[in-house]
Amino acid sequence: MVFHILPTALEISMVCGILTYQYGAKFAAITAVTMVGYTAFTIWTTAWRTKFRRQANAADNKGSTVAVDSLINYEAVKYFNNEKYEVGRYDQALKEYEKSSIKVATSLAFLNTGQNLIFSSALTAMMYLAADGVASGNLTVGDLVMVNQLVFQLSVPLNFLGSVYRELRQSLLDMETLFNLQKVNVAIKESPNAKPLQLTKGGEITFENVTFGYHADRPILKNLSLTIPAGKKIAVVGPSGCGKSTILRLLFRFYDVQEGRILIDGQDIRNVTLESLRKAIGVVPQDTPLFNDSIEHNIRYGDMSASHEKVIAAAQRAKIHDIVSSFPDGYKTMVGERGMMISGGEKQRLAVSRLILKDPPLLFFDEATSALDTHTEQALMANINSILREKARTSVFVAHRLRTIYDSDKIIVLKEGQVAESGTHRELIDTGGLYSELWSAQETLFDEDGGEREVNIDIGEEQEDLPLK
Ligand SMILES: Nc1ncnc2c1ncn2[C@@H]1O[C@H](COP(=O)(O)OP(=O)(O)OP(=O)(O)O)[C@@H](O)[C@H]1O
Repeated sequence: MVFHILPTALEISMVCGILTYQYGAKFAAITAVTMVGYTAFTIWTTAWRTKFRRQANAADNKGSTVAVDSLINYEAVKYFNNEKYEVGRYDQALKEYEKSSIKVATSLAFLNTGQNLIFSSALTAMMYLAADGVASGNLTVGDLVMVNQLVFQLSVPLNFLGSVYRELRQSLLDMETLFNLQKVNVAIKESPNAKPLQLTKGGEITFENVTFGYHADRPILKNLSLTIPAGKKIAVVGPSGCGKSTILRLLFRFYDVQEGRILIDGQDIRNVTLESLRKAIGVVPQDTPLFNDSIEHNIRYGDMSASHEKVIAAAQRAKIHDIVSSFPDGYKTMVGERGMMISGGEKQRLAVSRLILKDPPLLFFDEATSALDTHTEQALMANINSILREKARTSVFVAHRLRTIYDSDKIIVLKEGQVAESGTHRELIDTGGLYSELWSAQETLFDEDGGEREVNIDIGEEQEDLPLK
């Protein structure tokens, strides 16, 4: 770019110099006025056009967002017969884009017309002066041709500089969103002295007087203190929205606590490297994020270096191998965008397979089996339990269905961002508190729905009777 601009600028100065030196003050004055007028008009009009380009970019982004949003949520659109509404929304966004695009095009035409007008006026004035000079005998016909050529010689580089300036401004504007992204403050920063996490005690997690809220005026966790012992199976239960998943997000350092601290084996998680922290924690989230790729790829995502055999072994432990094998394309089956081509239960089991493949020391299951039928859930839980016992992993289960966690070493009941009670299933039932109420409510429901009261839950090698109140 610089190699083009420099010779162009040189060319303009030379032409102006020749016109001034060769043909006197009047030609010099017209040249100066043309240069100043052309530059000022180009800068002013380009600045004025900026808002139209910005509007067009915003309208284009809105159109894409509306289109992607309604396509991703196509099921909701169909369930509620809202095709017309979505078409209207998209149409509105396109209309706005059309309106601003027309403004961009017309303002560009205005810029080009103005530039041509300035240039043509200069050409006319100079030709008039040259013709006058020829008529009065001061200039020759050769001079007239020379002036004509010199003025044209001025137009090409002027046009070039004008378009370079315009394109530059436009490109910077198009990249504005990108630049704005860079200005966004990243809340989670690794401390300069961060050290890799050392699991010296096997992964004991401690929340010490933790206060946290997504918004300052709405605290979710209030002075929360709890300990998750190493190598134990812990359950966190409580009413919806009380902050169970928030505990995981804080542990994973998606957010930092506002007060208090979180320790893993005595190390404040703000003082350990993010990579080592996130490597140590495995999560099966509430909504399984899947890539629009094959089942095998999605399972392998837990460990990109895993062999095909390891992927199959993980799928077998997550109780999904038989189903996948029955698919016509087996492990090569594409799951579709966000996994829309497989069932909710299959998605959850894929997430569990991933976790088994990652094999982290700390495991977090956030409603990991909520979409499964009771039998598959029991079989999967038995496998998960046997892995936990075999490897003495620290595990945290968030669950609403208490039957899936009643056998935990410790159950923590959260209410309004604080620990309402904690203990084993038996201790909590004996206390007769919130857990006991939740348990009774679910048992009553189960009785009414299924009429079944005693269920054997296979938690590994031995079968345990579900303790009832
Ligand atoms: N990113 C966020 N920004 C703002 N508020 C949020 C965000 N994520 C969650 N919340 C709010 O924080 C509260 C706790 O959310 P959290 O997901 O921890 O609840 P939960 O106990 O896991 O609920 P559930 O059992 O329904 O999954 C909820 O009221 C929720 O609306």
